[in-house]
Amino acid sequence: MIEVNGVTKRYGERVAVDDLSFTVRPGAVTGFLGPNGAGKSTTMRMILGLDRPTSGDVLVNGKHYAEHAAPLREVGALLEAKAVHTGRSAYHHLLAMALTHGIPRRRVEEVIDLVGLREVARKRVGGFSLGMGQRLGVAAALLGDPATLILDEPVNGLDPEGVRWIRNLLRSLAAEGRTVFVSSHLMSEMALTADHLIVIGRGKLIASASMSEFTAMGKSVRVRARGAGRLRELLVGPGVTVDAVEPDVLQVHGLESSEIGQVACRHSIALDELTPVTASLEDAFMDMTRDAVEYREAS
Ligand SMILES: Nc1ncnc2c1ncn2[C@@H]1O[C@H](COP(=O)(O)OP(=O)(O)OP(=O)(O)O)[C@@H](O)[C@H]1O
Repeated sequence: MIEVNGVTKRYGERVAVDDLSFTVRPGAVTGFLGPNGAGKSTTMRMILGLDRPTSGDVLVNGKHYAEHAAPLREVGALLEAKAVHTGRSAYHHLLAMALTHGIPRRRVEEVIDLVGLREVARKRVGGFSLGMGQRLGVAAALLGDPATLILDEPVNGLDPEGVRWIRNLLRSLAAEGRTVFVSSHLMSEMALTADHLIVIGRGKLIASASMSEFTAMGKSVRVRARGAGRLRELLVGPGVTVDAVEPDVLQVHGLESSEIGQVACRHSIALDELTPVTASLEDAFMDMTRDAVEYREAS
């Protein structure tokens, strides 16, 4: 469990994270989404105690990261993919980590098999491809058999086979009851991996919702009617928004097409069109973060 409570992080004048609060629960993959510069990496660094909040508080499994007696056994992390420039083999890299954290040698063997690096385990890490480097990073994150995993953009630069591998791994780790928190700026990837999504923009929380709630958010009904103005007044209510998108055309969020049809019928408003529309998650994400995008192409 990760609890972020009212966290703000300033770098000089720049507010990277702005009064952010959310909870990441065990037994699920939680996607952490936002456009470039939204504050995802900064938030993850604060969870891991690598950066200190200007104000607010971050707890992992009920404590600050640094208060855990054996943090590697509580939280495993894969931060931004960087080539590990080392003359050591993958095996010795992991063994050195294990020995300094009181983790038994056999766990090194286990994680090497788990991430599929057995064949190259004795090769120098310096010669690893990006994909092999990512697998090694995941092996290091899993070394302490942690209850919580934090991964910053784990699929960056991976080929389709690597992407699928990470996806299946994250899902199986969550199914074991672990807390899995993974950042991405790609909604399409998260749609296939995550159960819950936290979306931020310019350091602020935009949404925290289950994948099915997100899918529902993208649903609307397009209605064409000559009495559109009157119909609009009849439809608007709690949880229902109605936008006039063209003369005589409404976009209704929060009602099924059958409900709209019944209202129109009761008030003798003839409908020329009644079409359920499902926006892709990608569209829903773009809509939500439109105002939070730092750099946009001039259109
Ligand atoms: N050490 C730092 N000093 C000054 N500004 C920083 C520092 N680290 C991050 N920032 C700024 O804080 C904001 C948030 O950055 P962060 O890297 O956390 O975003 P992000 O969501 O991870 O972005 P990306 O998807 O591009 O990795 C950015 O505007 C960034 O320029």
